[in-house]
Amino acid sequence: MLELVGVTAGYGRSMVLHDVNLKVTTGGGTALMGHNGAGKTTLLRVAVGLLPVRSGTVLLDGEDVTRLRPNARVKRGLGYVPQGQLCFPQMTTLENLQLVTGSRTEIDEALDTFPALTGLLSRRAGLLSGGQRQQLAIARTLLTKPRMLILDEPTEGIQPNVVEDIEQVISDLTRRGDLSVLLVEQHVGFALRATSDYYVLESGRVTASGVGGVGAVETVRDAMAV
Ligand SMILES: Nc1ncnc2c1ncn2[C@@H]1O[C@H](COP(=O)(O)OP(=O)(O)OP(=O)(O)O)[C@@H](O)[C@H]1O
Repeated sequence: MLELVGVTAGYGRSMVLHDVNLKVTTGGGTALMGHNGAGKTTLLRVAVGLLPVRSGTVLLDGEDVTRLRPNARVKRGLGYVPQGQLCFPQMTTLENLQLVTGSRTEIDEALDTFPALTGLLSRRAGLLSGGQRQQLAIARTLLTKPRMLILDEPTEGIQPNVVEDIEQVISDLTRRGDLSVLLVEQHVGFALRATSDYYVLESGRVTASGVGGVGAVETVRDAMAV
């Protein structure tokens, strides 16, 4: 479980997040939505430990991790997939996965969730499509066995015809009982289908939150239109 309590944070003297409260529990997944520049990535950077808070607290499974570095948070079960389908382009798909574990059994287990990658293990990651690279980035993070997974706009820059593959992967992940998922996503319909509750962030403040599902699409769109 991840919890932000009264978090204010930003860059230099300019604060981007203002007194943000957010809770991500196991089961169902939580979507974080908001316009460009609302502060979503900044919030994730605070959660991961890449950006210090000005005030407030970050809790991971009830433990105060506010002052812990990112690697210490990873050791406590935090997994982060940043924007941009990051991987090592000169290395093969398999080599990218082997950066996390040498166990072929673990890699094969992880690939169960990503059938699109199984036939591409010897292909250089730089030659994969954006959608395949995104799946590789998620698979690699899952190999660290996180209990809390944070995904920053996983469908951004993905060709529309393969967005569905990514959506399927994420929907499967949010339905796993052993994983909490925080999903930052611009596609409101998909984000609400894939998760069970949501937050809307505007100008660094939570302006709406609640139980998600497709029934919440209009509420979220209204909240984002303000
Ligand atoms: N490294 C930085 N230094 C200074 N300001 C920054 C930095 N990164 C982001 N910002 C500013 O913080 C604000 C929030 O940016 P952030 O990237 O968190 O928003 P976002 O909701 O993730 O937007 P997007 O959907 O475009 O990724 C913006 O005004 C942005 O210009």
